Amino acid sequence: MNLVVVGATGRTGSEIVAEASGRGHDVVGVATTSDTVEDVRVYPSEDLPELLDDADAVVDFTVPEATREYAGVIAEAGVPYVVGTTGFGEAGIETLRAASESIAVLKASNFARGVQALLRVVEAGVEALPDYDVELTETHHSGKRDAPSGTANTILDVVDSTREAALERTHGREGEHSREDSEVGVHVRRAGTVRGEHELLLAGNDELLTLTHRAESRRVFAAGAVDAAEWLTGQEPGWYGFDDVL
Ligand SMILES: NC(=O)C1=CN([C@@H]2O[C@H](COP(=O)(O)OP(=O)(O)OC[C@H]3O[C@@H](n4cnc5c(N)ncnc54)[C@H](OP(=O)(O)O)[C@@H]3O)[C@@H](O)[C@H]2O)C=CC1
Ligand SMILES: O=C(O)C1=N[C@H](C(=O)O)C[C@H](O)C1
Repeated sequence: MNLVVVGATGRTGSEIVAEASGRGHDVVGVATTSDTVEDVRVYPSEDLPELLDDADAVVDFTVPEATREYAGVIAEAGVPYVVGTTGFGEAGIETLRAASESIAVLKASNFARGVQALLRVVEAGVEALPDYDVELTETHHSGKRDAPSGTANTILDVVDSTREAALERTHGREGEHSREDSEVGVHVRRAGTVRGEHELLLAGNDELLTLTHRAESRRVFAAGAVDAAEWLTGQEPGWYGFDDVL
């Protein structure tokens, strides 16, 4: 497969370049400026339209502004598009949804297989404990831009859809702030080089249940993203998630 990795010089993109090259794919990278990663050539972003001529899939781990900028040109070129970037507002999601009318778009906030399993366990736990308090804590490296993480928002969406009523997301607490039954506390930590930890706490009836996923290296995201790209090349235009691949 000819694969274009946008964000190839980044923390995660560089792991994706290594993973895809290791599997024997022909990889080119794109970043804001030209570079080399793992002996793979990285082109400046203005070269993207030309690189798409020969591409079988694009994998994007950048920033929401870049994804929004490139989605149109990737859709025009008709190339399947795997999006790992997080932190989109509504307009960003709309741009990707529009692209999915003409190409296959697979967007996931977390390409670790364990997180897909966690989402199923969260659904089961919240369903089994309908009156318990719910609090979410996520921890990431100090370089992360968006908060809460994309995965945290996905977990909270699963909690909301399982409870059939959206809980009010309370971001940290300060001063006089007693807990309401209608809220879910969301706690964000940024420190060091933490690859990504998510913990959902369910508490009530004199007991605690904690559901935790911990990524130990970025290789887990890279493997999932390349699995997704390999799977997406055979798909019809539309909107897909990582659970479709597994
Ligand atoms: N879904 C998942 O499983 C995961 C998602 N992520 C998400 O991936 C994203 C990237 O994270 P991370 O790797 O830590 O970020 P980094 O800051 O390490 O890397 C960002 C990359 O994007 C490139 N980039 C930035 N702006 C542009 C642009 N306008 N055009 C082209 N390239 C651009 C940078 O290139 P340059 O340096 O040249 O500017 C760099 O290569 C985040 O949104 C993060 O949340 C991260 C891990 C797992
Ligand atoms: O920025 C990161 O590093 C990560 N971002 C994703 C997110 O926002 O959920 C996935 C993973 O936790 C690592």
